[in-house]
Amino acid sequence: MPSDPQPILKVENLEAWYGESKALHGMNFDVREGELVTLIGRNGAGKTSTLRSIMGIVGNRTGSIQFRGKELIRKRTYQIAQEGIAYCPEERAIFASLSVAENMTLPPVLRPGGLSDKDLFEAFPNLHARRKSGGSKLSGGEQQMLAIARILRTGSRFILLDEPSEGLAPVIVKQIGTQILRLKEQGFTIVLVEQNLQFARLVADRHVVVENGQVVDTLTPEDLSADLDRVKTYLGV
Ligand SMILES: Nc1ncnc2c1ncn2[C@@H]1O[C@H](COP(=O)(O)OP(=O)(O)OP(=O)(O)O)[C@@H](O)[C@H]1O
Repeated sequence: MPSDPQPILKVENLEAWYGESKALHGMNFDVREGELVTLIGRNGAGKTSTLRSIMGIVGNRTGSIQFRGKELIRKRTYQIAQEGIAYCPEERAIFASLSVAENMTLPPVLRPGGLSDKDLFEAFPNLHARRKSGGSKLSGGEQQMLAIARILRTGSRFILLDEPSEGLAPVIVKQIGTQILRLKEQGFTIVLVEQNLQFARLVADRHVVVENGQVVDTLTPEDLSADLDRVKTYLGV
């Protein structure tokens, strides 16, 4: 468990809009240093919008997002990245015409403490084998590993991961789970959007349940195991 009980991310009354359409209706949750928190909930509940709002990439947002005591709600995306938050989007955003090595070195190193190329290739040996391959030639699993590796170079120690398991074979999901657990062991703080409960329960300290753009419950891994039916109701499965 994390040694520091103080939250490093505090989200309060967060509301967000895409044009006229309201996606978040007052999200409240926090994340402590070294914790791995999942956002779970059915499709359209507002999980991705929460990550996008933290990064400042929704149309409009109000409320409060405090990171290490600093208010982010009026900051621009590049300033939020500079504060030390990294975002790995669901669509992975790999540049198809660039090689693995080029994709990996694209984001700037923003602060000390980032993983070196050597560390990254050790952590993701598949990427080393494929380092000269174009982004368009990669499998879904390789793209996901590259999307994660790329943000670890930046030096950010707080990372937002959107459904890294989506569309991947179980054996690849397991590899990605191992890497995520390793990051946690190295002290990274992680917010993970995840629909795959088996995966989520393996890695998380806490599960925040999102429904209609609000937090409706917070579950420990024990709650999740003890009352799977309740959780399945939340997820609509
Ligand atoms: N770019 C967009 N423009 C307009 N509305 C959007 C946009 N993206 C999401 N929404 C709407 O915002 C709400 C929350 O969507 P969001 O993608 O955050 O949910 P989610 O919980 O991440 O679901 P999923 O797992 O399907 O991505 C939904 O009603 C969705 O239709």
